[in-house]
Formats: sequence, C-alpha cells, structure tokens
Amino acid sequence: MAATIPHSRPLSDSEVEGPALKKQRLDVEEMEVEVKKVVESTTKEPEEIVISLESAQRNRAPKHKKKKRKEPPLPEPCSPSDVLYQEIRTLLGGDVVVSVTEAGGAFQPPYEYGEEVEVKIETIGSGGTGIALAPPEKGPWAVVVPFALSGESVRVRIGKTDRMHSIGFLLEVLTRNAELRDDSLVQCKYFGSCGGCQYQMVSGENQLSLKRDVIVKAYKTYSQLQPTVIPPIEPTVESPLVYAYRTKITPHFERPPKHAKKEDVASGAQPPWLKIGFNLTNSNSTLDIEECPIATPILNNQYKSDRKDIIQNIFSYKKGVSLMYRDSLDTSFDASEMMTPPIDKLSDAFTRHVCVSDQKGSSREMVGDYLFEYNAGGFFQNNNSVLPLMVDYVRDLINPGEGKEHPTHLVDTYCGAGLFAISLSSAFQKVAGIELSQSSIASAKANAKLNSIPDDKISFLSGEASNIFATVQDFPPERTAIVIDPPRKGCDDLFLKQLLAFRCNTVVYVSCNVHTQARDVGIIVRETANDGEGRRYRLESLRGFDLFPQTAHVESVALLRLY
Ligand SMILES: C[S@@+](CC[C@H](N)C(=O)[O-])C[C@H]1O[C@@H](n2cnc3c(N)ncnc32)[C@H](O)[C@@H]1O
Repeated sequence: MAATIPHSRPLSDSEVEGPALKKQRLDVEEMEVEVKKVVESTTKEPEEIVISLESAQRNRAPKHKKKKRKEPPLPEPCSPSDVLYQEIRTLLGGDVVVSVTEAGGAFQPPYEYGEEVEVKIETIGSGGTGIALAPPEKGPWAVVVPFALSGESVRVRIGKTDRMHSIGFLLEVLTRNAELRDDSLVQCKYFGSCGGCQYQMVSGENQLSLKRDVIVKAYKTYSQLQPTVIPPIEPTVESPLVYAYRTKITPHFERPPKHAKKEDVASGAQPPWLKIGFNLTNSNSTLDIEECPIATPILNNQYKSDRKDIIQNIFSYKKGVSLMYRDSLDTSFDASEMMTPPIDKLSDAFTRHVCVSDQKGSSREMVGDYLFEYNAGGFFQNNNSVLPLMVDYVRDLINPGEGKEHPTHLVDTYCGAGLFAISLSSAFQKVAGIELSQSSIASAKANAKLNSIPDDKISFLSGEASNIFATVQDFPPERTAIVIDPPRKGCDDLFLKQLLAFRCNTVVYVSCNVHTQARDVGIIVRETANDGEGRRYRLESLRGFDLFPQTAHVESVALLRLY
C-alpha cells in the first residue's frame, strides 16, 4: 500500500526555476569558509554506462529553440554540489554526461516545472537525498528527491533544475524501502519541509551505516588512492543523544516586507508573512519553526520566548536577523573555583545550564574532565554528548600500543578554543596549538590556565595553520603527533607542503567534510608513497562519528602513520 508523507508540501512561489541550486544556509562559522582552492579534478571514469550515447544526444537536444544561456561553471571540487554531481555522473555514466553537456543539454530538463512524475530511487546521495534516474525515453537525467530512500518508488513534483538533474519534491512514497523507512520514528513536525534533518525516518543503526557509506564513497571518489591502501572503514560511532543534542542553533528571519502593516501584529498573532526559523529544504526561503527537537531543551525554551518578542517588535527590525542560541553551563559561577579541587561535578556549577544568545557572550562546557570557555559566537563543536568519545578515540589512536614509544609532543592545528590540545595534554611533554581566530586563541590560552596546564608545557599561537611548523622546530618529528581539524574547505597547499616537510610520526585528521579530508589524505599518502622506509605515510584507520544525528552529516577521523 502506498504510504503518504504527511509533511510533504506544495511548491512555494519562491521556488522558481533557477540556474543552479543556491547554497544552503550554513552555520555562522561555516560561512567564514569560502572554498578558494582549486584542486585537480578528481573525476573518475564511469562505473557503468546505463544509457546509450545516441539516445543521450537525441533526447537532450533542446526541444524549443531557446536563447542560449551561459551555463554556470562546474561546482567547486568537494563542495556539496560537486559531491552530488559526481554521484549523478556515476549513475548516468561519465561519457553520457560529457556528451549531453557538449550538446548544451546539461541544464535542459526533460520535465516541465511543476509536473508530477513517478520515479524509482537508485541510491541515497551523500547529502542524504534520494537520487532517481529519469526513464530511458526521457534521456539521461536525474531527479534528486529529498526524504526518499534507495529502492523506493515515489511520486514527486518537479522543481528547480541544476546540472543534469531536477529537484523532485516528494508527494508520496508508492513503494517504501521497508528495511530503511519507519515513519513512526519521526519526532519533528517540520520534518519533510525543514532543510535541517534528512534521516528522522531512518533508525539510528541505519543512519550510522549510511554515514559509513558516505566515507567509503568519499575516499573512492576524492582520494585518488588505490583501493588497496584504503583501510576498511570502521563502524560509525553513535552519539549518546540522538535528539536534544544540538548545543547551538541559528534561526533567522527577514524584516517586514513592503506590503506589511503594523495592524498585522496588533492582536499579538503572527502575521503570515513573518517566518522565523530555518531554511526550507532545497530553498533559501525560511520555514517558520517554533521548536527544533534536535536542539537542547534550554535553547528551545529561550527561542520560543524570544519568538513572541520578535513578533511584537518586528517593525523595529530594519534588516533580516540571524539569531544565535548556545547552550552553556551557568557562567555566573566562578570558573577557576569550579576547577579547584575538590571538584564536585554534581554541583550546580557543573549541572545548571543557561542559554547564551549574545554572540560576544561567554559560553562554557565540560568535555571529559576539562572545562572549556569560549566566545558563544565562535567555533565549538555542537554535540557535547559525543565529544568525550571522539576525544578519547583520538587519544587512543595516537597511542601506538604496547612496546612502542608514545609520542612526547603534540601539535593541534586549527585548534579553536583548545579542545584537543588541552584534552590530550596529559599524555605529552609539550603541546602547541594554532588557530586563525584571535578570540578562540585567547580562549584556548585561558582554558589552559583554567585546567591547570603549565605555561611551559602548552602554547597557543594565533595565525594561519601553516605558520605552526616554523614555531615547533624544536619538536622532534619522530616523537610528535599532529591533530588536524580544519574547516570544511580542508587544508591549503601551503599547509600540506609544510606538513610533509615536517614529516611527524603520527597524523590524526578530524573533519566535518569527509570529501576534503579524502582529498588531503590522498595527497599526503600519494606524495610520500615513493619515499624510503619510515618516510611514507600509511592510512591506518578511518572512522565516522555521529556528531549530527538525524542529518546526513558525518565527522570523519583518519589516522596516518609513517612506516
Ligand atoms: C572545525 S573547527 C575545529 C576547532 C577545534 N579543533 C575544535 O574541535 O573545537 C576549525 C577551526 O579552524 C579555524 N581556522 C579556519 N581557517 C584556518 C586557518 N587557515 N588557519 C588556522 N585556523 C583556521 C577556525 O577558526 C575554526 O576554529
């Protein structure tokens, strides 16, 4: 029997056909990250050509003589658009895509905008969307369907066009994937419309497995490594909290539109033109959201109460606003007193939470035995429940095991407020961290003091990550471990060059973008492959951590060692 998706929605006026999907809204820290680096194209040969070239050319020739529009450039390598494009290429066949593109058909959908069609989902893309192929008579084209799962037959309404695909808005699941889909698991009334979560209808166990697949595909597509040198990807580590885990949210709203009247809010009710919340899936429009079940309760309480004020005072806003809510331990307690033994972790200071909504305010949290204080608007990981597991895992990775010498020196690059440098410091004689954000570095220095780590043991430098290598010249490379945790764009050429020149024994690469991680790890392994014994890097392990349950995102941790 056909299952109806309760939260699917009609196309809104703003979802007009555009040249390309606009970038989804990103967290504030991610907005800082603009992918500048152009890397060599990592396009692979197609695995399978499913449609003949002849049919490709026949079907993709524009039906009507339209004025030729300049096509957008290829997506930035490793960006979400590129990852999706590579997945579509793999499904359609590289040669077919080249042929269609040369014939000017890469942005010529075989569907009308708003048309309702049935398609079968071939696979789940790394961004968490189902990818279907148009039937052969339509020619080579994909339909990308958010909230649809592999193997499902679905009815969709065709929306925007992008390179070689249309977005299909899910109207109905005709044949469900009984192994993966369980709609009774969905806990959010906005699921199916909100762009935040992709997998609420999938069990935790299956989400972990989908995320493992993302790592597998990323290394296959972007590392340019032979399969034999990629270790088996280990099972993804589950987050202890899978709802109510997110410690930072950034809802937003626009100023009143021109047609709005003050009377619209006189009764205290929310006018239909005011939307406060997150982006609709595959759209830049805002979906009005009253609460977000993946965020912690304290954030939801504050947000709900603020929404009332915003509605009442909406005419005082002359611009759109991006709000920020951060879950913090109560900062009215003295942090140094908290950390002075005997430490009572059950006291109010360690258990009472507050919501910080001032970007410049101070936020505080415990990770394992360490207390971190940082600028609420700055970077800190957003899922406190799984952080101790990830930090412990990195500590264990660095430990070479019995009978082998443990590294004595640690370098934490892209160190933020000092998470890895401080949490791992007890296992090392000397620790150095580097970070671009001056406020984060100030926090890291203060956090070292707060956690009683002596000045002559730990140092933090503000600047480009690649600058660290000049300052750790006295660190013996053969006894040094380095943690790399860059933003989504990954490491730049200069950093990788300096890393290879330094050639320390152990490298742990932590990343929220497994695609740039795969690219960088590939470079590290390939560049050293022909060097002598003890000078080559081997990729020893790869494992995902579920920092973002219910979404398609995965944090990936790679271990490289010299051999
Ligand atoms: C993913 S965060 C990791 C922070 C920290 N390791 C943690 O887990 O809390 C990446 C950090 O890299 C910093 N960053 C971005 N570009 C950088 C660069 N070129 N050099 C040094 N740090 C940079 C950002 O400010 C951010 O704090």
